Amino acid sequence: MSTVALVPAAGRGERLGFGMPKAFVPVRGTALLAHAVRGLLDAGCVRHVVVAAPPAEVAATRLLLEAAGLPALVVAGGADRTASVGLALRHALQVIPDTRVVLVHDAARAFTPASVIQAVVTAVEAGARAVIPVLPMADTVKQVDAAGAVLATPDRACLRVVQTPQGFDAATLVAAYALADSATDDAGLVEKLGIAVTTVPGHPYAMKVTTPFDLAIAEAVLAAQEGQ
Ligand SMILES: Nc1ccn([C@@H]2O[C@H](COP(=O)(O)OP(=O)(O)OP(=O)(O)O)[C@@H](O)[C@H]2O)c(=O)n1
Ligand SMILES: C[C@](O)(CO)[C@H](O)COP(=O)(O)O
Repeated sequence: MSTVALVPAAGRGERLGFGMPKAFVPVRGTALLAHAVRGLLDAGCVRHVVVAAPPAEVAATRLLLEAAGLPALVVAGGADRTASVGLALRHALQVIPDTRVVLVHDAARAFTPASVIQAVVTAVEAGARAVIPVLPMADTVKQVDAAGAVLATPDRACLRVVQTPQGFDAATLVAAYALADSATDDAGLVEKLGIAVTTVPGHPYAMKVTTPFDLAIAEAVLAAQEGQ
């Protein structure tokens, strides 16, 4: 039985503004995607990686991963994150039929510690159908209307910031994607099936690189991980 990680990496990175897909943007000389795939493989609990690449960059993505010595399958991604994950999932099930646990991990969360990846896999192997890493909210959060007027202040003790990798038993993720619906994370689709989603502690280093500010933080995170 295999644990397979799907890596949606087909985004354009518009908010980062590098003029290239975000997955190719270097951090200390290595593309974000390569950092993300290496992190998954080095965690020791992921057997196969399937990357959803920008459709025009499939060959370039294969070359990038080969040059970095990272074994991964590469498929063309879709118009949004959900479509990219769906395409990678379909390919994984075709070529790795004994897939038992599926992780879905943003290329943009390239510095997620191995301990988080391992905790997610362990929880799914222990019987959870859907597992997500989360952090508590540091800020107060307001619900607002379209004009920005405050409607409510949710109790932040009940709120969590959600990271990846999110882990699923394969049948659960397949059922969620059969809904042909959309959500901002994969667990959101599982929730629509009424299936319980459980949480494990996330980590600040699993931050998503979205903006130039995040990229500066990522450089510091990698320097810390490399001990320099
Ligand atoms: N069509 C898409 C859009 C996003 N993603 C991936 O989903 C993850 C989270 O998306 P996000 O951080 O929003 O990336 P982008 O879509 O590239 O960002 P932007 O909205 O700034 O263009 C990223 O690893 C991104 O490559 C994807 O695989 N396919
Ligand atoms: C999946 C995710 O990273 C969890 O926080 C997030 O929802 C992705 O959102 P984005 O709009 O694709 O950046």
